[in-house]
Amino acid sequence: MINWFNTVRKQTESILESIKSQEFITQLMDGTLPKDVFQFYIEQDALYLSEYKKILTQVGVKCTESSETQFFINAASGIIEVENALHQTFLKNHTVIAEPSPTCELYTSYLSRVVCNQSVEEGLAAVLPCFTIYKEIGDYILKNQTNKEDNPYQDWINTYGGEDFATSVNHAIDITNMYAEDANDKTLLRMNTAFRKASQLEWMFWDSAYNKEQWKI
Ligand SMILES: Cc1ncc(CO)c(N)n1
Repeated sequence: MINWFNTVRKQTESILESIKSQEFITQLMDGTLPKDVFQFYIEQDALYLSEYKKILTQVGVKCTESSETQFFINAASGIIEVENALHQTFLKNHTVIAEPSPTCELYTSYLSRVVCNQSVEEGLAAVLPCFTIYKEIGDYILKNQTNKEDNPYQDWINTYGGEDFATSVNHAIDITNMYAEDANDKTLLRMNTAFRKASQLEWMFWDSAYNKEQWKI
């Protein structure tokens, strides 16, 4: 039995390591991330998540087993709850009127294109890093931070480092591994590419937030 995720996770290890050393993450962890940068991130993430939940629903529709469809629909509903909770904390009454940044647009458009136009296997591989990278980064921060009592971003950290999120991440991995088991070599290569690209886009999303990326014109 192959474990597709373990293999692709090893192949993309260097991207995960680069994310851990991004300034956004090191400053989020020690609580020194400038408020305006975090605000920019949360606004862009709200825009990202409102597209991502539609994308998850669509990947669920493409799955064969109704339990798989149900999982993705539940994950999409979970996002709505997380969004509301985090945004109540960090956005207060401030409504998001921001336009998606170039990277936010690129990431959501990429995912949407793969899920709509390519195979279910590729779609599953493309949406997976959103689960697995946030889980690994959440756990990494929880494990290494020394300021849990007074980090202004602790609610964010706890959301992604917690057990509830872990259960959902493991389920997404299991479903994708199951599809990979029946996939031919060509499909597996396409799955690897989609996973890698979405991982690169995760790196870019944090980088674009740290630099408060604007449209060039
Ligand atoms: C960009 C991005 N990727 C993944 C997650 C986790 O759901 C998130 N909130 N934002």
